Amino acid sequence: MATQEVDLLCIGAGGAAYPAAFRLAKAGHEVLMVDPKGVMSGNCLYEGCVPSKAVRETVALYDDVQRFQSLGLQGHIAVDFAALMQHKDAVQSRRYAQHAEELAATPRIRLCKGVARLLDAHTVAVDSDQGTDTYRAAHILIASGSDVFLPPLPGAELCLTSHDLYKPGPALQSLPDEMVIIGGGYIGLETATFFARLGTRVTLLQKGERILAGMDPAMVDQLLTLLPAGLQIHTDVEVQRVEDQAGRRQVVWRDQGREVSQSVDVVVLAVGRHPVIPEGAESIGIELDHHGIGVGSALQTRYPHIYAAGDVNGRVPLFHAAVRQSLVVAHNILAGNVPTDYADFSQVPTTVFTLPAAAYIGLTPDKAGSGALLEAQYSFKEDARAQILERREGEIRLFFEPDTLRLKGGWIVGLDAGSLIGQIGTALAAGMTAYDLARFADQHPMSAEGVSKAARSLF
Ligand SMILES: Cc1cc2nc3c(=O)[nH]c(=O)nc-3n(C[C@H](O)[C@H](O)[C@H](O)COP(=O)(O)OP(=O)(O)OC[C@H]3O[C@@H](n4cnc5c(N)ncnc54)[C@H](O)[C@@H]3O)c2cc1C
Ligand SMILES: NC(=O)c1ccc[n+]([C@@H]2O[C@H](COP(=O)([O-])OP(=O)(O)OC[C@H]3O[C@@H](n4cnc5c(N)ncnc54)[C@H](O)[C@@H]3O)[C@@H](O)[C@H]2O)c1
Repeated sequence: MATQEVDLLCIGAGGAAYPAAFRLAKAGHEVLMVDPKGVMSGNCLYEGCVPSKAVRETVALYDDVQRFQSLGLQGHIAVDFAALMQHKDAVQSRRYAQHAEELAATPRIRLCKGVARLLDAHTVAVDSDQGTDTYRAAHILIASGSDVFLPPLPGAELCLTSHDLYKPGPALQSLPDEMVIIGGGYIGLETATFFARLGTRVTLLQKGERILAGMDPAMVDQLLTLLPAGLQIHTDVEVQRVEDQAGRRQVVWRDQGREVSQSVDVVVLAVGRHPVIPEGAESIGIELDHHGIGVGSALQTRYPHIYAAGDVNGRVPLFHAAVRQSLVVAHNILAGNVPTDYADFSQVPTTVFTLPAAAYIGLTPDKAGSGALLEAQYSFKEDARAQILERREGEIRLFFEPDTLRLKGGWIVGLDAGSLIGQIGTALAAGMTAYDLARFADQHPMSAEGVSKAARSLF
C-alpha cells in the first residue's frame, strides 16, 4: 500500500498518547494511534493502576468490615478470590468498552492494532496481522511506555509479575497461603499488603536498606509501622535463586552472610520496570538517558517534531503524569513545535496504595535538607472522620517556605491519603500559603479538614 499521510502518529495508545491524540483530532488534525493491544489505555488499564486498585479497594472494604465486627457489623464475611478477580476483569472490560465508544465518536482519529517502527524522522512502519503499512507523519509521539524488568535471577521464570497478577484473566485464581515478593517498591509493597490483608502470609525481600527508597524516610517509617501483621519484611538481602519444588517455590536468599530459604505457593517478582524503546528510535539518532528517551520539559527529542511522553521517558512513571505530558505535547505541536507548554516533573502527586496508603507531593524535608522547611502536622488521632471509621493511625504533614509560609510540599500516611494529596497538590499549584489554607473552611467531618487544621497549627 502507498505511504499514507497523518498529522500525528502516536506509538502506543496509553495515557501518554491518547490525550494528545484527542486534542489534535479536535483541532482538525488527522491522527493515528498504533498499539499491539488494539485498545486504548496502555498498561494502566491492562495490568497496572486500574486492575490493581480494583483489587485494593475490595480488600479495603473487607478490612473495614472486619474492623467493624465489634462495632455494629456482625456476621461472617469470607473472601472469594476468584470472584474478586472477576470483579477486576469486569472493571477492565467496562472501561475498554467506554474507551471504544469514545474513539468511535471522535472524527479524524484511528487506532491500529500493530507495532510501530521508526524508519526515518518522518516515516513509521506499522506491522500488523494484515502486513506492513507505512505512514508519513508530520509529528510523532513516542508513548511506548514501560514493561516489567526481569533480572538475571536463576528461576525468574518461575515467578509471577504484576503482568500475571493484574492482566485480564489473571494467573492466580485462588488465594495462596504463602507468598514471597521480591522488591520493596510500589508494586511489591502494594501487592504485599493486599494479599496480607486477605490472609496470605507474605514475606517481602528488599535488596537495599530501604523500602520505597527515594521517598521521605519519615513518611515511609511511619507507613511501615502500620502494615498488616501477616507481612514480614526483610531488607538488605540478596536473593540467590528460585527453584521449583514439586509445584511449590523455594526461594533462597542471603541475609547478613547467612543463607536462608523459604518454601511458598507463589513468588512475585517486582524489581522495577524498563522503558520500551521502539525499533528504529536509536538508529535515527534519538538519544537515551538513564531514565529512558531523553527529553527536556517540553518533551521534544533532538527532532523538534518527535516527542516522547510518559513511562518511555521514565521521568515520573505515573499515569496522571503521562496524561499531563501528553497534553503538553499537544500544545507544543499546535504551536508549531515551538515550546509553549512544559511538564513540571517536581509537583506530581504520588500515592503508594498500600493499606493504609501513603502519599506525597512537592518538596519534602529529605530533599530540602534539615531546617529548610517549616513543618505543620495534623494527627488523625484527633480527627472526627478517622474516629468514626476507627482509622486513627497516621497523619498529615505540610511543608512551608519559612519566610513566606508558601506551601512547598506535603505528605499523608493513613486515611484518604490518595484523595487528600490532590487537595494539597491543587493548593501547591495555586501557590497558596499557610494563611490561605488556614482561612479555608473545609468540610466537617471529612478528612480534608485536616489540611486546613494542619496549616492552622502554625498560628
Ligand atoms: C501494577 C502497576 C500498578 C500501577 N499503579 C499505578 C497507579 O495506581 N497510579 C499511577 O498513576 N500509575 C500506576 N502505574 C503506572 C502506570 O501504569 C504508568 O505510569 C502508565 O501506564 C504510563 O502510561 P504510558 O502511556 O506512558 O505507557 P503504557 O501505559 O505502558 O502504554 C504504552 C503502550 O505502548 C504500546 N507499545 C509499546 N511498544 C510499541 C510499539 N513499538 N508500537 C506500538 N505500540 C507500542 C504498549 O503495548 C502499551 O500499550 C502502575 C503500573 C503498574 C505496572
Ligand atoms: N501507586 C502507584 O502510583 C504505582 C503502583 C505500582 C506501580 N507504579 C509504577 O510502576 C513502577 C514500577 O514499580 P516497581 O515496584 O516494580 O519498581 P520500583 O522501582 O518502584 O521498586 C523496585 C524495588 O525492587 C528493589 N529491587 C531491585 N532489585 C532487587 C532484587 N534483586 N532483590 C530484591 N529487591 C530488588 C529495588 O531496590 C526497589 O525497592 C513504579 O516506578 C511506578 O512508577 C506506580
